[in-house]
Amino acid sequence: MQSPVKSLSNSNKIPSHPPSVSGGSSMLEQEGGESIRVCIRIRPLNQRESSTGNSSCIDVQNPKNLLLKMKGGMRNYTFHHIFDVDAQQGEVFSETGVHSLLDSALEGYSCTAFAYGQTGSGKTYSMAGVEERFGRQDYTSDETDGIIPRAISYVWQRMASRQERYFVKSGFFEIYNEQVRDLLNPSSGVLHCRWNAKQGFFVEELMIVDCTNIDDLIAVLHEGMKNRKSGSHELNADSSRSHSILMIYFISEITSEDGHSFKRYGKMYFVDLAGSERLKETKSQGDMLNETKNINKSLFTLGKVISALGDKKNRGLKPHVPYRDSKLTMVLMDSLGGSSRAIMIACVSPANAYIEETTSTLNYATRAMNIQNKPLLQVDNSEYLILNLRREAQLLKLENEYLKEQLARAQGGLPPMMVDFANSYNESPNDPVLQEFHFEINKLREENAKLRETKEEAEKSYHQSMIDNQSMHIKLENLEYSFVGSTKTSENPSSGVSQEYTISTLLNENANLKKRMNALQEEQIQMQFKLGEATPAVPPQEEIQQLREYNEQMMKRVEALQARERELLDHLMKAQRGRTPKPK
Ligand SMILES: Nc1ncnc2c1ncn2[C@@H]1O[C@H](COP(=O)(O)OP(=O)(O)OP(=O)(O)O)[C@@H](O)[C@H]1O
Repeated sequence: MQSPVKSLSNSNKIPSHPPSVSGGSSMLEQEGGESIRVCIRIRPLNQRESSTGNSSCIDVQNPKNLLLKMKGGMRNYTFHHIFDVDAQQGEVFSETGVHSLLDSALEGYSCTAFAYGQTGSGKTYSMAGVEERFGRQDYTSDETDGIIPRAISYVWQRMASRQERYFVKSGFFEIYNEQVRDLLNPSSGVLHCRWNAKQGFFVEELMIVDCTNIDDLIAVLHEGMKNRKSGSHELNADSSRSHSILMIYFISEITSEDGHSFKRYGKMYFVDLAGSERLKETKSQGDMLNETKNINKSLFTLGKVISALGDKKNRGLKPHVPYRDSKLTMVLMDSLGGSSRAIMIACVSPANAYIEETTSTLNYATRAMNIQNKPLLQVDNSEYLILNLRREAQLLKLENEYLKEQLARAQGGLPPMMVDFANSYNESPNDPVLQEFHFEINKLREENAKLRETKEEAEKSYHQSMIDNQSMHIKLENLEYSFVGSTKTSENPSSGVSQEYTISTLLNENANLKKRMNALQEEQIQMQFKLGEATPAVPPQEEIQQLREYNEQMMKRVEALQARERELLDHLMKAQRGRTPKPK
C-alpha cells in the first residue's frame, strides 16, 4: 500500500519523552483497576455560531476545571485535562496521554482512544485532522494533523528504538445504521459481529492488512477516511454519519540472548463516534433522519453502558451492562470496563445555543471517569509458561533466603515450609529459555536440599543435647536415691554423729540440683512444644550452647557428688569399725 505521506513536519515532532498519563490526577486507582482518562476539548466558536450572536458558555478555570454558565448559575466540572479553544493539535496529542497508550500497546496491552461529542464539535478534527484533506492525492502532513497520524508517526519511531521486532497489522471499519462495514474493503457488504472467549467480540471476515512501514499505516487511515459514510447537515457540512474504528495490532517478538523468542499481542483502537445530536437541530430528513435515529440509539446504549459501569453504587457488584444492545457497545466492550487502557476525548462547542448538548456531553464524560478497567497483558502460551517458571524460581529463591537466614541464626530447627513445586510444572519444553529456568530451579532445589540437610544435622545435635540432659537428670535421681538410702543408714545410732553435717550438705546440694533439673525439664517441654508448632521455631545457637555448658557443669557436679558419696561411705564404714576420721 502506498501513501503520499512521508513523515510529519518538524514543527509537529513528537517530544522524545512522552508526558505521563497520570499527570496530577492518577489514572491508576487504589482498587487495582485503572480509570478511563477523560479529557475535554472545546473548539473555537465557528463562523455560523459567531454570526448568530452566540457567546461562549464555558469558562476554563485551569487545565482540570471548567465552569459551565447555565441559566440557573454556574456548574463546576473536573476532568483529567481540559483543552481550551486555543489548544493546538500537537498539545492535544501529548496531553491526552495517547503516547502512554501507544507504549502500552507496544508492551502487549489493548488500548483505546475514543472521541465523543455532539455533531460538529471537533471529534474527527481531534482524532484525524481536517477531514477533507484525507481524500486528496497531494496530502502532506501539517500541524492540523490530529491524534491518529501523530500516533502513527510516534509509534513507528518507538518501534525503531526498541529491541523487539514488531509486526504491524491494521483494519478499519465503521458501524453505520447498526451495520458493520469494512472501510478497507467496502464491497464486502455487511459484516457480522461475533464473539468468542479468546477475542471477545470481533468483526468476522474483516480485511486486516500487513503494514511494513509508516506509509502503509497512513494509507490505511486515508483509505478508511475516504470510504467513511458522511453527509451534510445544518450543523456540519462534512458530518461523519457512522462510528469509525481504526485498529492497529502490534505483534512483538522478543528474542532473548540465547535466541529464544516469544510473542506479545498489543492493539490500539481509535474510535471516532458519530455525533450525538438533536434531530430538530440538524433538521435531518429521509435517510439522514433514519441515520440520526440509529446514531442516537447506539449512543444511548453507550450511555447506558457508561452509566452502569460508572455508577459508584455498582462498585464491587456485577451490574447488568447492556453491551449486546448495540454493535458499537459490543465492539467497545473490552475498552469499557474490560481489559483495555482507555482515553476518552469529549468534544464540545462553546456556543450557548448548544448548552444542552454540552451539558449532556460533560455529564456523559463525568460518568465515564468512574469506569474502571483492568488492563491485561496479551501474551502467547510460552510467555505464560515463562512467567510461571519465573514465579516458581522467585518462590524458590525466597525459600532459599529463608533457609540461609535461619541457618545464620541457629544451627538447628525443623525443615522450613515446603512448597510442592514437583507437581506444579510437569512439562519439560525444549526451548532454551525454559530450559534455563529449569536449570536455575534445579540449582535452587539442590541448594535448598543441602541447606535443609545442614539444618537437620543441627536439629539432631540439638535433640542430642536434650537427651543428654534427660539422662543426666536420671543419673541425679539415682544418685539422690542412693543418698537417701545412705541417710537412712546414717540414722543408725552406731554410725556416730560427725557425718550428720556431710549428709545434710549433700542433701541440700541434691535438692538444689533437682530444682535446676526441673527447671531444665520445663524448658525442654517448652522447646518441644515450640518444635511441634506449624511455624518452624529454630532454637538459637546460644541456647544450645548454654544447654551444653549446663550439661557439662552437671556432669562435674555428678562426679563431685559421686566422689563425696564414695568418701562418705568410706567414712561410715570406718566409723562402724570404730575409727572415725573427720570428714573434710
Ligand atoms: N479545535 C478546532 N480548531 C479549528 N477547527 C475545528 C476545531 N474543531 C473542529 N473544527 C472544525 O469544525 C468542523 C467540524 O469538526 P468535525 O468534523 O471534527 O466535527 P465532528 O464532531 O467530527 O462532527 P460529526 O460528528 O458531524 O462528524 C470542521 O470543519 C473542523 O475542521
